Amino acid sequence: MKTPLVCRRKGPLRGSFAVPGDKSISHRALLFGALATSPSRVTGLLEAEDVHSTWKAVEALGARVSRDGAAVVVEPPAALVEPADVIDCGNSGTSLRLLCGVLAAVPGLSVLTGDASLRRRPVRRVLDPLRRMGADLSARDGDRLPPVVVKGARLRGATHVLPVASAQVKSALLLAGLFAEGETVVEEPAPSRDHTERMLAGRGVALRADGPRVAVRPGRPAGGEVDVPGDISSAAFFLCAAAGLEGSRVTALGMGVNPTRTGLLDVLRAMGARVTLANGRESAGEPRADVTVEGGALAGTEIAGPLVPRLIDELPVLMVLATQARGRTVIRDAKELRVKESDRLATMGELLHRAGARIELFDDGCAIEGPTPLSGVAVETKLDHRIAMSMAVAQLFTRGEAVALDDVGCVRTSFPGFFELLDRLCGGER
Ligand SMILES: O=C(O)C1=C[C@@H](OP(=O)(O)O)[C@@H](O)[C@H](O)C1
Ligand SMILES: C=C(OP(=O)(O)O)C(=O)O
Repeated sequence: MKTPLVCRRKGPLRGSFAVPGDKSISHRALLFGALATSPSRVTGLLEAEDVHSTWKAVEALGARVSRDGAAVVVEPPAALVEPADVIDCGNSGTSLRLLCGVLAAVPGLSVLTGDASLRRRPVRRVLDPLRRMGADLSARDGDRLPPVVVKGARLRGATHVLPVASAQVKSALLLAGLFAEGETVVEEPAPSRDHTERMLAGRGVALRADGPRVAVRPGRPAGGEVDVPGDISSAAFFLCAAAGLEGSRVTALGMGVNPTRTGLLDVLRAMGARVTLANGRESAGEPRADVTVEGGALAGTEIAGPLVPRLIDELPVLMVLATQARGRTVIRDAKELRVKESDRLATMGELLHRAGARIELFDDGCAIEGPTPLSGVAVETKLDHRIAMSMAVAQLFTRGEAVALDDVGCVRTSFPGFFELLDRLCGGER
C-alpha cells in the first residue's frame, strides 16, 4: 500500500515558471528522428516517463539516442529493425498509437503493450484504418485492446475519414503513409493538434494540410534541430489555479501557443480571466510565448464542438475551475475523455461530486453550477496523471481541507516536478 500524499497548499499563486517540454512534440521529435535520413538534435525534450517509453521504443527499433549536455541526439538506423522484445509503452497512448503506424511497415514481428491503464484503452481506431492500407495488425479482446501484434507489410495509400478528431490516429496514419505506395489522406471532423504535420513538412516530407484534411506522400524526413516549446497541458494546472484564486498572477515562460492547442486560453478569457501573451516567437515551426494569467471573478461558459480537441487534456482541470465560476459551465462533445488514462468524465464527476460540487454528468460531457467551495476528498488516481494534478488544484479551492491522493507516482508520466512547482508558486505554504 502506497503512502497517500496529502495536499494542504494554499493560494494565491504568484511567480513565473519555465514550462516543461511539450509531451506531444517530444514524442514526435524522438520518433521522427528515428525515421530520418540524418541525425537530429533535440533541446527542451520533456524528461518524463511517457517520453522515455518512446525513447526506449526507438532504441529497440535500431536508433541510437544519447545525451549531449542539455540536448538529446537521435541517430537513425539505415532502416528500422525488428525489435528483439515486446515494446512496453507504459502509460503512454501516444507512444503506442503512433508506433502502430510505423511498425505496420517494419519487416518482422512487433508486439506493443503497456500498463494496466493503457491495456484498457481502445486500439481498433488505429487498427481498422491501417488495415485498409494493407497493414497486418491484431489485438487482444477482438482487436479492441493492447497488446497489439504487428507484422510488417507492404502498405498502400488510402483516404481515411475519421469519425473522431484524434491526433494520435491521424499521426499513425500519416506515419504509415510515409512508407506506403501513393498518397495517404486523413480527414478529421475537426482539427486536432497538428504537431506531426508541422514537423514532417518542416523536414521536407511532401505533406499538404488544408484545414481538417491532410495528405502525405511517401518519403523519409530529414534530420534537424528541434527546440521543444513548453507544454500548455502542463502549464494548464497553474494557469487554471491562478485564474480562480483572487490575487494570483503567474507567468508560464516559453509555453507552446500552437492554435490547435490553445483552447484553454480562449476558455479562460471567456470566463473573464485576464490572459496576456508576451515575447511571442517561433522555433522548429511551433509558436511559443510567455503567458500570464491573473485571478479574478469568473463566469460559467460553454465548451463544445471544434473547441474540444483544442483543449482535450485540459478538461479535467477546467472542470475543477468551473466549480469556482458563477453560473453554469457546460461541456459537450467530449466523449473522448472516457477513453483516456481513466474515464476522465466519470472519475472527475465522482470526485467533484464528493467534494461538494454541483455537477451533472452526460454521456459526452457535464454541467457544473458554481461557485461552490470544495471540501477535502480521498482520491483514487487510477494511474491517471491528469486526475492527480487536477485534484491537487481542487485542494486550493477548499477552505483549507486537504485532498489526499492515493498515488502521486503517476504524475511522473508527464510532469515529474509538479508538486515542487505548486509549492513554489503557492509561496511554499503547505
Ligand atoms: O497526439 C498526441 O500527442 C495526443 C493526442 C491526444 O489524444 P487523441 O489523439 O486520442 O485525442 C491527447 O489527448 C494526448 O494527450 C496526446
Ligand atoms: C491522454 C494523454 O496522453 P496519452 O494518450 O499519450 O497517454 C494525456 O497526457 O492526457
